[in-house]
Amino acid sequence: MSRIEGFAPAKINLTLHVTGQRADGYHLLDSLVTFAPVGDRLSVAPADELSLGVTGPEAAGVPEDGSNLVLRAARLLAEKQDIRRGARITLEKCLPAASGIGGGSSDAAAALRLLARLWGLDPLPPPQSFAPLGADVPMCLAPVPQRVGGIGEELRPVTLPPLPALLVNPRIEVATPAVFRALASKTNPPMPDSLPAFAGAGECIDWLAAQRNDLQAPAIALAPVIAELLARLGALPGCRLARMSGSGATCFALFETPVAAEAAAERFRATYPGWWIASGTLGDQTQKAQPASRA
Ligand SMILES: C[C@@](CO)(OP(=O)(O)O)[C@H](O)COP(=O)(O)OP(=O)(O)OC[C@H]1O[C@@H](n2ccc(N)nc2=O)[C@H](O)[C@@H]1O
Ligand SMILES: Nc1ncnc2c1ncn2[C@@H]1O[C@H](COP(=O)(O)OP(=O)(O)O)[C@@H](O)[C@H]1O
Repeated sequence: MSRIEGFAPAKINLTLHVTGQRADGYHLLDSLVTFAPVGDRLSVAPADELSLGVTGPEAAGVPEDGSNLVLRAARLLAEKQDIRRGARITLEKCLPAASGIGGGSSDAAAALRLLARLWGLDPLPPPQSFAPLGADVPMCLAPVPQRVGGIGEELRPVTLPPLPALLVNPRIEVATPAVFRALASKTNPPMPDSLPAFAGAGECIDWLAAQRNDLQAPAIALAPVIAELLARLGALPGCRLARMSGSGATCFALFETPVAAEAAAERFRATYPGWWIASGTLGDQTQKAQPASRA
């Protein structure tokens, strides 16, 4: 086997209810998560040692050493499965780092899918066993719409209609621990027990609009530009909901059609050339994330 390529889609928290806090400080979440068709690209090739090279338009500032989540994931997998081989890993960063769309966690998950193929490990250990890499890693292992509980380890797949979206990062970094610390109430209501069966994007967006991202207000307190961005997204023609993902600062706008989402992206690109802007339909990215062998 020469080289295997894979894709690490952006994770989007459509909702993020913070429902409590554990004794160790971690927060309990009730979050509806989905994935975007935009993301990072990885490849793995056989080698005696583990190594990582980082390239791509968003590579600046992303660690290339052992602190990169890709290498941490590879080491943890090798240790768990008693693997004595290495891998030459490349990571092409297209997602902005530290921006609430789980780039590092999705990279780690993609590396695990690729290394499982390279090292002949099928199946992978359960998602929860990769929680030591970060609360977001288990939910990224299968890039499907899911309702996430606990601190990120309770995963329940859900059915959502495809959701056309615009994603925008205004090029400011907000640190996840600081946002959680700035959250005034740690005990907030969860989402309703069960999700309705949505007839289409419009119905789903109406329901989402009645839910929350509890980290949005504390993130805005730390970085007021997020409120401005949300107001501008909300004013776009056809925008049905504008909300922040994760601990920010990336925000998403939802539309009923891909044409409306793409038109909004073009308008934003012309107005904010320095910002990170992407559009696409949110949903199951399993097929796109499937590892593929290359000669
Ligand atoms: C907020 C979320 C929502 O999906 O996404 P991002 O904004 O990172 O994308 C995640 O819970 C982030 O997951 P991740 O970034 O992997 O978190 P970790 O590395 O485990 O933790 C970083 C820090 O966030 C806080 N943290 C994280 C998760 C959680 N359930 N409670 C917390 O309090 C803790 O302060 C922790 O020290
Ligand atoms: N593969 C990676 N890609 C991006 N950041 C990484 C990676 N590995 C480690 N990091 C570190 O993890 C931090 C969080 O990055 P990321 O997962 O993109 O953010 P978020 O948790 O907000 O979605 C960054 O500040 C970066 O230093």
